[in-house]
Amino acid sequence: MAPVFVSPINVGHIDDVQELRKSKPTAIPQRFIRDIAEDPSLSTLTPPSPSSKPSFTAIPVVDLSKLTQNTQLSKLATACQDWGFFQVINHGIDLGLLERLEKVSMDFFMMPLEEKQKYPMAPGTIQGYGQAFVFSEDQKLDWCNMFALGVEPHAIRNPKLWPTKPTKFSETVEEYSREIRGLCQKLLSFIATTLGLNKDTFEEMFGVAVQAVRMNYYPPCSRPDLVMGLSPHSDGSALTVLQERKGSPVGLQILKDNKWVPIQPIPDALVVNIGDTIEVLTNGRYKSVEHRAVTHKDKDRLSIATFYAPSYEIELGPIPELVNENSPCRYRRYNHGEYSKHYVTNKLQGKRTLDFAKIKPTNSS
Ligand SMILES: COC(=O)C(/C=C/C1=C(C)CCCC1(C)C)=C/O[C@H]1C=C(C)C(=O)O1
Ligand SMILES: O=C(O)CCC(=O)C(=O)O
Ligand SMILES: [Fe+2]
Repeated sequence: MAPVFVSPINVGHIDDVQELRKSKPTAIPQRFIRDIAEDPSLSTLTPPSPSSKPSFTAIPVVDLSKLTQNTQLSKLATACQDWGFFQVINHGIDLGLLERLEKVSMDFFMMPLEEKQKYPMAPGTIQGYGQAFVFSEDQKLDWCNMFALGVEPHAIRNPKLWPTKPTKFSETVEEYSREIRGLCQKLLSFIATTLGLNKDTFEEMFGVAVQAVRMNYYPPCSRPDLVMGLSPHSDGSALTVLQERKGSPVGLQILKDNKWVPIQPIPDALVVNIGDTIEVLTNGRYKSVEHRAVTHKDKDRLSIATFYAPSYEIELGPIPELVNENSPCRYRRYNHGEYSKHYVTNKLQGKRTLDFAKIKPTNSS
């Protein structure tokens, strides 16, 4: 008899949100409905403006073409220290390529379900098409379809998950990933400079960096106030680069001063955020910031996240130059492969995943 694959975990039935929307349900299924305390509509830092148009907070904008100038470098330092998020303009990546990636991604999500299910995300894994970070039957679901691929090094790829349709999908992802890798390397060298470190510090430490891409497709939802597009989390990466499809509604929110703040993307810019790995390496000077995505009543939204992280082989902890009397060591040393395993085997839960590395303060300190 052919072996039957039995998943070790039971995640229950996961509705595909695009199909759910097509079936025009009279009510949102319970598994998507969040606690009142998590109400996605409770979000703005600033009170609604008199015109009742939503007001957006502008995260810092960094001009990559001017990052050799001190004023831009100090802007980058402030962005990393006070926000954990910034938008990069003049990033040097061909806008035609960004547009082509948006097109193949949308074409992918618009294919019939049977075609997308040729690349399934197995329960408890995070590559392929489906919902990542679901580990139990009673876990709430996000109003999002995802397609994720490990890109570099090739050892993390699952070739069976690289789609043959839409044509050009895989080659466009390859071309895009090469460009984004270069951008991450440049940004990390400037970030090292803002910390008074040698510009090659991160590059030399990371070995062959791990890189993954995830496309997040959020269909419209008749009750955006009840559901979550993507649960609150910080990224486990060193840096994440987020591309938002042109014309998409605002969906990304970051937790700033304990309030959810919506982020308005600048056309053609890329949103960059500090991941848990940089938080640890900088001993908490540059922190990963909790963020989430909300949905829109009438409009769909596509975002494409690239996660850039050290090799699974490396051991890491706070960089000695960033530990001193005023900034005592806050994180232990660990192997990044172990952190990755911990990250991908736990549900998204704000910044809780980073407890893995935190040194608990003792009563006397
Ligand atoms: C919300 O964050 C993520 O989904 C995520 C996942 C990345 C990955 C894949 C989609 C495919 C396989 C590799 C990898 C785990 C990188 C974030 O990436 C971070 C999390 C860790 C840990 C990391 O190294 O990058
Ligand atoms: O869709 C978004 O804006 C957020 C995506 C994100 O945070 C992620 O993929 O990790
Ligand atoms: Fe994220």
